[in-house]
Amino acid sequence: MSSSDKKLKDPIRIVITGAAGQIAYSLIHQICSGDVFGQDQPVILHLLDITPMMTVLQGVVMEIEDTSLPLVKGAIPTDDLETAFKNVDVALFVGAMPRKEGMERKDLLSANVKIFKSQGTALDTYANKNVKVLVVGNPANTNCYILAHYAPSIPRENFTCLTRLDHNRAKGQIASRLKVTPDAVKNVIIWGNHSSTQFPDVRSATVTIHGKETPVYEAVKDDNWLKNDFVSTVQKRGAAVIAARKLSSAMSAAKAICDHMRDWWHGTNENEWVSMGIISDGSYDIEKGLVFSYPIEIKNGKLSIVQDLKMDDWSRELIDKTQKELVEEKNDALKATDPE
Ligand SMILES: NC(=O)C1=CN([C@@H]2O[C@H](COP(=O)(O)OP(=O)(O)OC[C@H]3O[C@@H](n4cnc5c(N)ncnc54)[C@H](O)[C@@H]3O)[C@@H](O)[C@H]2O)C=CC1
Ligand SMILES: O=C(O)CCC(=O)C(=O)O
Repeated sequence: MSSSDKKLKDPIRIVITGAAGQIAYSLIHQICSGDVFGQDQPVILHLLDITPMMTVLQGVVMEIEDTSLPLVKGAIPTDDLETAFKNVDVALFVGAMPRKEGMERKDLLSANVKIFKSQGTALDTYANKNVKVLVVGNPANTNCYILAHYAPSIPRENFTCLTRLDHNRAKGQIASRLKVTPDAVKNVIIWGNHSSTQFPDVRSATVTIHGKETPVYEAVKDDNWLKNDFVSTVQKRGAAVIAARKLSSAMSAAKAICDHMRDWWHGTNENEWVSMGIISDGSYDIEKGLVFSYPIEIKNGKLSIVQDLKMDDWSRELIDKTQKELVEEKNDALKATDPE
């Protein structure tokens, strides 16, 4: 035991599925460095992948050891669901088949929802009941729906899916248009599905230029760009990365996972919100139970949907479109996991 251990909290157990994949390779170091859960928070990693990837995973574990990071109190590579989910406090569901060029994310549905059915059952059986869950593997919202469906003993508010990458992309596009850094832009919203029907909304967003906070619409002064090119660029950014890299986003996805979990763990800034897919409580006339991305504020680990934001006909239409896609995906996924 090193002398600095005295100041540390008890370790938390974090499962990362798809741990031999490309997102995990960018993610693991950020988690181990204390950048997400805090410099006083040791971690024990449960690293799950499929049996043919066990040799690769052994290599990842060697590298974790070689980073020599003091917060790492263990790294357990496994292809066994009980070992993976036993007593975990945080579950990052990254493992799934990624799409190739020309596919939509929902084309992955039948292959990937089966994974989430069996992992949901294992989460329900073995994880801590207060486990914080983030689903990344695509189609992320619907995989999260299936996971929650098969893990009924875990509170509904503990299930989330990743739309923070889209949120960060929206900030990045506005920042680059206004020649500021992305941290100057706040309160963008991603509504709905992590798919090309998502609605990146900057009607309530602001930008700080030379110390003055201004609504994004006033600063950009180009409603046509904000309602058209900006929206479609963010909606299609994942596909653009695949077309260029021949692989899907990984570095930016890992960063977004860290942002999502850091904010959940430590809270959001006053008067600031982030985008997260959560199980809908019916807010903004979204079907209750659907995993839908909303503007979220976080205090003491509790997620709350930002209420009473104005809707106009244009935004309502986009929100209804992404909701419709999610209802269809949910119905297809339920059929694929339980054909009876
Ligand atoms: N929500 C989001 O914003 C984003 C989601 N993604 C999605 O994340 C997922 C992972 O992406 P990458 O790491 O790039 O893919 P990858 O193919 O590099 O890694 C996926 C890993 O998951 C493993 N895996 C497959 N089935 C598994 C199972 N049943 N149990 C455990 N592990 C399993 C694979 O063996 C592989 O090691 C993909 O579905 C991708 O589409 C990617 C970027 C952003
Ligand atoms: O687009 C994909 O299917 C994989 C990566 C992803 O979800 C994204 O980059 O947003």
